[in-house]
Amino acid sequence: MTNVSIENLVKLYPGRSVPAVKDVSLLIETGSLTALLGPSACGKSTILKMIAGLLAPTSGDIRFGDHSILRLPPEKRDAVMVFQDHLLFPYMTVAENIGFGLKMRRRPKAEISHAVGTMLELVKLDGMATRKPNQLSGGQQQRIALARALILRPKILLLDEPFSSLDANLRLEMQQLLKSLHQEMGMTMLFVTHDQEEAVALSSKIALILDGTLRQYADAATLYGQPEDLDVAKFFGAKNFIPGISSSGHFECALGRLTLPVTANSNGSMLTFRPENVVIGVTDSAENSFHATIESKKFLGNQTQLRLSKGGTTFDASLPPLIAAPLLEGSTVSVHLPRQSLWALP
Ligand SMILES: Nc1ncnc2c1ncn2[C@@H]1O[C@H](COP(=O)(O)OP(=O)(O)OP(=O)(O)O)[C@@H](O)[C@H]1O
Repeated sequence: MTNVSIENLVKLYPGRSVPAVKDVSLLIETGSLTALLGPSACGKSTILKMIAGLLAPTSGDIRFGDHSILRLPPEKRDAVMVFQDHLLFPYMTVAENIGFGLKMRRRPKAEISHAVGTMLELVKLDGMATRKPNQLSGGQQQRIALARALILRPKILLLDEPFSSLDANLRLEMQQLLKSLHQEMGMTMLFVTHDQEEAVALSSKIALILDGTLRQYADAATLYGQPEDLDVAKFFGAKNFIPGISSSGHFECALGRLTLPVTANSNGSMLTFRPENVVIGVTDSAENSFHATIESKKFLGNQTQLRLSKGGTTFDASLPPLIAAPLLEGSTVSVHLPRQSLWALP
């Protein structure tokens, strides 16, 4: 098993003045399930295609272990890609579609048939071997596309928005299937998504790409709680941004002198904390506690959002609706911001 490392990768498409991928370096650990996350047109698919060998980088390197794979043609790379539109062969049966890659590699018939049977079981489609793709649902076709790639047991499986054309329920089911396949097979997988929730639900590590640049590469908890900059924080849905100054473990701002966690930036100039971490009502802690006024209150179904103000600044808190029910607009409440929920952005 080998790590996949992307080193200073750049892609400038012909006729374009700005590279689609700008100096991206990333180490994808063996056996990991990693997400390449970012908004539309940020360069995610371009990175995947360069690993698969469908596009040549302008500069930089891609290594499997110690070896550069840039000179290898796609079929020799041991990197297999699954696309959003599953691209099954319509005239072949399900079994023939799944076994296609092994047939091209001239493996014995008995071996192919055994491997196809195993794959059909793994993607929970046993009994459908003789059907044609047009006799299957969209979700079933995507399972076949996955099985067709997995059967080759590549060093890295590349998935380009594999579930984006499926409806919400089916999408969840396919995410669970991919997660269990990953656990069972221990294969290195890199999947592209623009959906932050999907990235968080599936992957052990997330590489956030914005505008062709790798902005942060970390686990989901770090990206939520300790974003490296304002853009990363905003992409991960951070809401409250309070200007001020950090000094010796504290943050001076309109909300007062707040104690920061020990891991916080010492040169922060913008405080952020998530609305769901704001504690309203009685608290035992004197640290980071103050009074604020409820400016407005909005029922959002599974939560109620409060907009609070103090010292000329406003911030949001979200509470379970039952807890928020007795709180009235215009009233003053005690607020506690747990130290661990605070983060200072540079
Ligand atoms: N063949 C090409 N020639 C020129 N520009 C291209 C080509 N393919 C992609 N681009 C441009 O490169 C940028 C990155 O495209 P890419 O497909 O990698 O983005 P993406 O993050 O995968 O987007 P999406 O989520 O919408 O698929 C975009 O601005 C796109 O228009």
